[in-house]
Amino acid sequence: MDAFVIQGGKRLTGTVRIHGSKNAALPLMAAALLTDQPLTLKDVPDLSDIRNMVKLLKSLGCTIDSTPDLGTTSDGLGVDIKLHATDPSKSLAHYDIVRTMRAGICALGPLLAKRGYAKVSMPGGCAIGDRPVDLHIRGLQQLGAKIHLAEGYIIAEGPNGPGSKLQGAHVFLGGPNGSTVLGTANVLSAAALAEGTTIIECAACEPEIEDLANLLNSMGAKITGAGSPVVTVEGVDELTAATHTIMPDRIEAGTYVIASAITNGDVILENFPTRTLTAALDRLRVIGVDVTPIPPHSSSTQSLEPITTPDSGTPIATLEPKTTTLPGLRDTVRIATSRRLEPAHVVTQPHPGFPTDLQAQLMALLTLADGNSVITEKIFPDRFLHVPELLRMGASLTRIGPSVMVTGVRELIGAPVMASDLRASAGLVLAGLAARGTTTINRVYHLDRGYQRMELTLQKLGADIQRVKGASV
Ligand SMILES: CC(=O)N[C@H]1[C@@H](OP(=O)(O)OP(=O)(O)OC[C@H]2O[C@@H](n3ccc(=O)[nH]c3=O)[C@H](O)[C@@H]2O)O[C@H](CO)[C@@H](O)[C@@H]1O
Ligand SMILES: C=C(OP(=O)(O)O)C(=O)O
Repeated sequence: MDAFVIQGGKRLTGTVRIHGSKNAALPLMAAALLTDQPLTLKDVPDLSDIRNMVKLLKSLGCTIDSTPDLGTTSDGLGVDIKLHATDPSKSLAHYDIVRTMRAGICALGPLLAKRGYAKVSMPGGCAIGDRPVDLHIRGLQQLGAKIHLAEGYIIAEGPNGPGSKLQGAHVFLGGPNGSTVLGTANVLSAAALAEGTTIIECAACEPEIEDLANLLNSMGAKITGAGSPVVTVEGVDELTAATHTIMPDRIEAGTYVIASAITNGDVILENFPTRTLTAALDRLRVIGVDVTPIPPHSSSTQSLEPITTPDSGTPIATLEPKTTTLPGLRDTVRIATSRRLEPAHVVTQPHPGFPTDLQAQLMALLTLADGNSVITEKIFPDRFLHVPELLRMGASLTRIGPSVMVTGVRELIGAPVMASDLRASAGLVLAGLAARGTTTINRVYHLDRGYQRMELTLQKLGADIQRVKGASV
């Protein structure tokens, strides 16, 4: 297993392009099962989860070509993948593949809708607390599917036996913690080929759902309202070929904003999905981190001098020139950070609230704020495996149920730590970038699930970070 070794204390500067989104790409790839025509996805990130989804789709009868080959990219650009479901006889999504990632369950809706039968292993994914699939199952049952569980598999067939068509219906996807993102993806994909109209209430509003609906519509589906809690789907008889560019990864984008902020850096991010990050950018602004759009006509490498206070010459947060460019999905932005980080109260919530997938990274930043912060996790109340590791680095954290009180410290100190899940690992990398001395992060395979060659990106920005191959250090 690889490890990262970081010598902290380097200020990050330079430009990085945000990759295509992992959490959008995975369900969009599974949509290839909905048609017997080819689907081309552009700017897919080159990640281990994507390689596992390729394996899964091949085992389900798809031929897959990628340019360049998956596993051969460095950082910056993704791959274009052509997926073609040519053998509809295979409907078993095996435990060996699905256990490696949560999004393996995205095969369920498309297989059931197109082939009328699916046997899909209960999924794996990050160990971030309970992750039931009851809402996926109830949602598909409301479309008439007959579903039972056996030996760790979800076995589903159409209302009138294997091969029969799902029926449009009123589907409610609300659970104890709000809606479900991948459950919405499953029901939406299945409803696209159902007979009649489906109305999904309490649908997840995450931007990745909008990206999926956009793809399905370009394949011939009739979906309106995606991105809101009520989505209407008029079923169609078939879906056809399409080409689609994956939206930028809002979580990777937020992580690199915090990487710049925690090192008091000066970083420009391209392909930045501003409008998907409103809540995160709001909290960051409170903390003292401004994300300023660079107008399209200016060069991304131009020098924007910070305004200085007249008396001391000390840089303050605001940068000139101000722009009126409307924030969009593929902006270029510059990160400016005050020297003093303010504390903040943060509650993770379904979109458009603050994303749980940025909670660990924000906690790393708040360990260095000037005062007490409180972070409350409302999606996965046990998603705090980074807390004991940050404590090893000198952070001051007190967990009380689903909340953590973060008392800012003057500095973090490098230490050997253990990555336990994807975003916890990202939080530890950020802490290591700011810490005094050496931080060794073991088990970075978690990071490779969600960040394309993170160490190369950070090296390019001036970080001292090395991947040590083969064994934990
Ligand atoms: C591959 C992918 O896109 N993963 C994301 C997706 O995961 P995923 O789609 O698995 O997460 P969900 O949106 O389903 O989970 C949200 C909440 O609903 C609960 N729940 C979920 C399903 C269900 O059947 N029953 C139920 O009670 C979960 O325990 C959790 O408390 O959304 C999460 C929440 O934004 C993110 O952290 C993950 O990064
Ligand atoms: C939790 C995540 O992924 P998954 O749902 O695949 O475990 C994540 O992307 O932060």
